[in-house]
Amino acid sequence: MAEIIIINDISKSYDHPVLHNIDLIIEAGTIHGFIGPSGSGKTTLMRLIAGLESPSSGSIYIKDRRVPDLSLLPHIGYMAQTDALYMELSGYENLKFFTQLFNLKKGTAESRIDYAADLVNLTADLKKKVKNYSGGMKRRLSLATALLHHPDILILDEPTVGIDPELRASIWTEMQKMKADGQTILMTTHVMDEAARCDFISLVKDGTIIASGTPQALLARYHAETFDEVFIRAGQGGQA
Ligand SMILES: Nc1ncnc2c1ncn2[C@@H]1O[C@H](COP(=O)(O)OP(=O)(O)OP(=O)(O)O)[C@@H](O)[C@H]1O
Repeated sequence: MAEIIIINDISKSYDHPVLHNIDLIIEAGTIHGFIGPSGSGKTTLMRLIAGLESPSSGSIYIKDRRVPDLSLLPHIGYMAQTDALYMELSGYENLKFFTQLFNLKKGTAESRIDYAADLVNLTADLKKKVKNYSGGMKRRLSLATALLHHPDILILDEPTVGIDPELRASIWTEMQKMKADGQTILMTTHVMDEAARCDFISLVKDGTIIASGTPQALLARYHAETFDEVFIRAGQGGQA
């Protein structure tokens, strides 16, 4: 497998240190989950990888280009935790706006809007103004905007929060298809159940990656049956 994202010794401080010496390699065509408690630094790491923030030290390379690099933008889809949507516009108009931002041709744009809206089960609500959407609908629309332009890399910050189990299952099915299609997916989650579905997971605690590997390898390494147990044992510095 080819390495698509290389993170070299990244640290980030705001008024206090948030990330410490993160090293990570992400292979193309995989789903990589970042799991950790609130405030552990997952969003900050996603924003650094997406090129929305600069590290205080260290470097990130995507497709052999150092982040941030404008030429990477068409290759990255980012779904923020806080929805970045136009409330006065309809769902359709929001999606249309993003297709224009990504310079999609008219025919392609319409078929991608159909695809993305269907995937997140919003087809029937596209004419409504986003200000009248529920929280879960806004999350779903945000997810749709991130994947409209078929990016090589999808960075999803808590994509399944506020989404019901049935739709969550269909989003996972679609993410598996995207992966089979060669797309690389990075996602943060608090939900330990989702960890098992990722190809690789990184456990984030206090701004460091305390353990990383396939779900099976981590369960075996920490003699654990659940990812909660893995997290607790890894956090205590426990080893097999
Ligand atoms: N722009 C910022 N300015 C100052 N501090 C920040 C900023 N962004 C994040 N932080 C701080 O960095 C730390 C990590 O926050 P971050 O949002 O990355 O955590 P998280 O793991 O994504 O949490 P959650 O799961 O709740 O989203 C927190 O202490 C937060 O207050």
